[in-house]
Amino acid sequence: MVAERIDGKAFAAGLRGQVAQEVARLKEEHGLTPGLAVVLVGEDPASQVYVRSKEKMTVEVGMNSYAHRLPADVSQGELISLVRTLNADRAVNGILVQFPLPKGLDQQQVIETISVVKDVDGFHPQNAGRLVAGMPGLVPCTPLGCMMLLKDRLGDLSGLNAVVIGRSTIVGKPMAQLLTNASATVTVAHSRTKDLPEVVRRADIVIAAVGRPEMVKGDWIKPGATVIDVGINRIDAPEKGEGKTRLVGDVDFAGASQVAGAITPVPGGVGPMTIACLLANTVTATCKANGLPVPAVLTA
Ligand SMILES: Nc1nc(=O)c2c([nH]1)NC[C@@H]1CN(c3ccc(C(=O)N[C@@H](CCC(=O)O)C(=O)O)cc3)C=[N+]21
Repeated sequence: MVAERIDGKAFAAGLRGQVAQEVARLKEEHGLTPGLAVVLVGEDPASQVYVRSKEKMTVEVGMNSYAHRLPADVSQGELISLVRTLNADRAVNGILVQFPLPKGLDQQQVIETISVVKDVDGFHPQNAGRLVAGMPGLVPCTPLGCMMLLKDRLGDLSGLNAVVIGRSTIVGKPMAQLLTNASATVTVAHSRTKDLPEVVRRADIVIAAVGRPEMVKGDWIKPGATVIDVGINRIDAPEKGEGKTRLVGDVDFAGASQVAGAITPVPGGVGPMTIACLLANTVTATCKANGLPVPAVLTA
């Protein structure tokens, strides 16, 4: 059996199209233009690429993009003060501070300073708590994107066995929560899990979010399972020439493709969904801020 390749890039393009429609409708019917502020501290080259891509897509769907660049040696106080200014700015509906922050800056304090209703990353503890409590809130972009791909392929997830490998606050934990809320039977595995291959073999749904290149092997996968690879790891690729690199996920794609029913590639899988969901969350935040219903296509 050769797995179906889940085209996250195409799905994300479709979602951005729906976001663009909602943005146009907000403009026409309510005179609102959603605004997303993106804050980049320092000059990490990978972060610069991601942030530019976010800003470009923000404008493409018809929203306002507010770019803020701060030097790596900015003080915690200045960064917090920028976040407070954005919290108070009525044109700004969503705030994203790109992580990781340069050494010496306190990421957690930044997260807690962002207004809960503008927290389009869904990282604020109050949004995390809302997800657990089953209350409406902003859901972290990567798990939201994974959920959309799963529901598109599988429909109802109730009763399915899901394994989430990784327990981070930005992916693993919210992912497990979303799956639980969708009535899947969820196991959260991590670096201390005993006999991980056996645990993964029971899963109809595998979410790999550990950050270890190609760690999940083909013979761990239950035949026909749906595999969502969240990992984005840059590894050396001497076969492409000296000093060249390539992106791989946390799953051995070639091996898993022989067994799984469907699998997301890296690149072109979850990554593009993360950015599309950031835009979707910005529309969600705009609707909520104005007492308007949140369009169902933007949620999971
Ligand atoms: N506050 C904050 N929010 C984030 O959501 C956030 C962040 N900080 N810091 C960094 C990570 C990483 N991240 C990615 C988004 C899209 C791709 C993506 O589109 N990747 C492409 C390939 C990109 C390439 O070729 O390098 C793909 O997988 O197809 C990757 C990574 C968001 N992050």
